[in-house]
Amino acid sequence: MTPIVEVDHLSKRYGSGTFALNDVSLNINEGEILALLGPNGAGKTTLISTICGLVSPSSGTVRVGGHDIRKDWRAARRLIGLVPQEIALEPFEKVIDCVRFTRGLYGEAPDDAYLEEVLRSLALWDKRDARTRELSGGMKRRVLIAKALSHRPKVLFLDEPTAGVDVALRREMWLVVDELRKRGVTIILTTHYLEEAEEMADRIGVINKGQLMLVKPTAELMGEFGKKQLTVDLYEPLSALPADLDPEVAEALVLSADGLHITYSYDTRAERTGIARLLAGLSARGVAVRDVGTKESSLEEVFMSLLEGAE
Ligand SMILES: Nc1ncnc2c1ncn2[C@@H]1O[C@H](COP(=O)(O)OP(=O)(O)OP(=O)(O)O)[C@@H](O)[C@H]1O
Repeated sequence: MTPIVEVDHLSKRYGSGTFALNDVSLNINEGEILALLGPNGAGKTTLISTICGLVSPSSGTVRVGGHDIRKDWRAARRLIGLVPQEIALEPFEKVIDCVRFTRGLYGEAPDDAYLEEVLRSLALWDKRDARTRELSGGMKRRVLIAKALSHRPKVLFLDEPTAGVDVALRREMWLVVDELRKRGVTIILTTHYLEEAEEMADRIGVINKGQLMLVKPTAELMGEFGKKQLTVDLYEPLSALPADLDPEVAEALVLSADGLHITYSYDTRAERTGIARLLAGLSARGVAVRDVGTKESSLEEVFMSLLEGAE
């Protein structure tokens, strides 16, 4: 299958001299949801703006649906919908009118049946006659998505869809993306949050300082980094870990220098985490446990270890 988006050795150097993208290559398949994860200034917006034809590349090529975004920009752009970071809506315009207007801007013939389908899928149909200023923040964001979908694009770009929104709205946005996924829309979104990328994306790309450091299926990435730690505090210090513990568990154990704490790293997704085996094993060997606690490697830590590891 030919990828719907093909990014080949793309670099962007702004006039200011900033290298915002440095030799990025990436293919995105039809129907896929890809999250671009990276800290502030990593180059995420520049990457999607370049694919959308809003920023011209310094070198490299981008093809959307097989169309070069520079040589064949009209055909390429027709396939793209972009939801920008900032909410900019005409406050007195009705929801339905602003979606119709955007469709018209693309030179598409009116198709109210399709727009109804889009508004219904975004739970906005009941609000079609509301003026945009009467909507909540979450609804406004959904209107932006409806506008971006108004010309039936094949690829939708969401630039930080949950920047500055509360937890409830964030979850609402995840549901919206899930709904779009079911309709087969290819989605590329940017985010600062690994949790969000994990929730929504089939694949995660990590971008830092203009470089795409890795792109992996979400499950694979989370399997590598989504670990949790169990800390076992002891009454009496151990000089060494018991030698005959279950080997699978034993290899993930670390004894602290003072011999009073055992740390066990385990995968929360594993069918059997090994916690019961560890505690039973310690008890059977007469090791008295004072307290236990668990700690999830915070998403920020995971993210930092990803960046550090890649560097
Ligand atoms: N129009 C511009 N002119 C000059 N430099 C720019 C321009 N736009 C972005 N940059 C620079 O390019 C780099 C990448 O910025 P970009 O906005 O793509 O990052 P980002 O990953 O989207 O960041 P954020 O998460 O903060 O939105 C930054 O150093 C930024 O200052």
